[in-house]
Amino acid sequence: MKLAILSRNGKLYSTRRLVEAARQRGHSVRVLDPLRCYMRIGSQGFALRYKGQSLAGYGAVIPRIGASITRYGNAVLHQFELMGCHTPNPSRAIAAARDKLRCHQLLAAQGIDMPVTVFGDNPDDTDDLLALLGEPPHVIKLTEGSQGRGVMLTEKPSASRSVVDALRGLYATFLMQEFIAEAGGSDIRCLVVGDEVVAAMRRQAPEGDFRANLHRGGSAEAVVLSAADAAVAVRAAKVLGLGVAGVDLVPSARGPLVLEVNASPGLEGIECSTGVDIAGRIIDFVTAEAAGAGMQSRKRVRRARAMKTEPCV
Ligand SMILES: Nc1ncnc2c1ncn2[C@@H]1O[C@H](COP(=O)(O)OP(=O)(O)OP(=O)(O)O)[C@@H](O)[C@H]1O
Ligand SMILES: [Mg+2]
Ligand SMILES: [Mg+2]
Repeated sequence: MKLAILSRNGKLYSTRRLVEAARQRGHSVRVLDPLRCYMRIGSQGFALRYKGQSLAGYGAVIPRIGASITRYGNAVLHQFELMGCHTPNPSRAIAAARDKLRCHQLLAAQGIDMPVTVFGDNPDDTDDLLALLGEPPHVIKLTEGSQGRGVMLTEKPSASRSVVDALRGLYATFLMQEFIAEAGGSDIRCLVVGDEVVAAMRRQAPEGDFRANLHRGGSAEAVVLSAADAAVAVRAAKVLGLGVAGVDLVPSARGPLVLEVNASPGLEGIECSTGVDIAGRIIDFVTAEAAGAGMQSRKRVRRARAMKTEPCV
């Protein structure tokens, strides 16, 4: 199958591993920088081009779109989708996952448990908002942060208030959460591919921090998930519509809580700590889904033809 990986840098570990796994399995694969993809859109048809050439004939596209280019990268991915190309993570799902607020709303609506979360815009409402949240410590997060950046812990109401004031002054969008102290600075990253958690690692924050992210100096070890934890992770990915996702769980007194669902989870830390060929699992999943899309894919081709575009399949 002819595969495309949307990634800004072919040298990144996750991109390299996906290319390697695809080639090992006999697929042809090309890394496309989403910022070099450009489009002509019109009601009579589409054109999607890359460095002067038409992009066509791809059986599936695997998005690895960084947080800094979510909007443009998603527009490119959407174009592939409109042209009938299969993707495990559709642009709509990526947009929902990138926005922690929207992600929490969607998960909560399906009864998936998470830390109590509040958000509000007007400074006049801050006291009531903090009352809704309950006693500190509080975790305050930028809605579009990643790698633990923009995740803060406040121990007193006055600290929460001043962080909120500062963020409002910067026109940042954020949310506030109850701090799950029982987690003890650890979380569990579950790598979901389709209906399965293919690998999981427990991450532990370094001394003096509460954030377990490896980018913040956390350490990781492979962990065997309980069936209940695995089911929560798979459900969370499904609620968002992601075929491939990194779901962060924190253990709590009331059971596993979903912290967030990542649409482009890094593979390096989790492949190295678990030894699982996650890239291979992703390629197998994506190509099987793309090939097995059968009727659906034929329908997409017909629709694409009706719109005078070059179908990707
Ligand atoms: N409510 C909370 N209670 C306790 N710890 C938390 C809470 N929220 C976040 N943390 C800790 O902070 C870390 C970073 O938070 P979160 O996963 O929401 O941010 P992120 O920047 O999107 O991270 P990622 O790199 O995984 O995308 C978590 O892995 C967890 O260790
Ligand atoms: Mg995240
Ligand atoms: Mg996280």
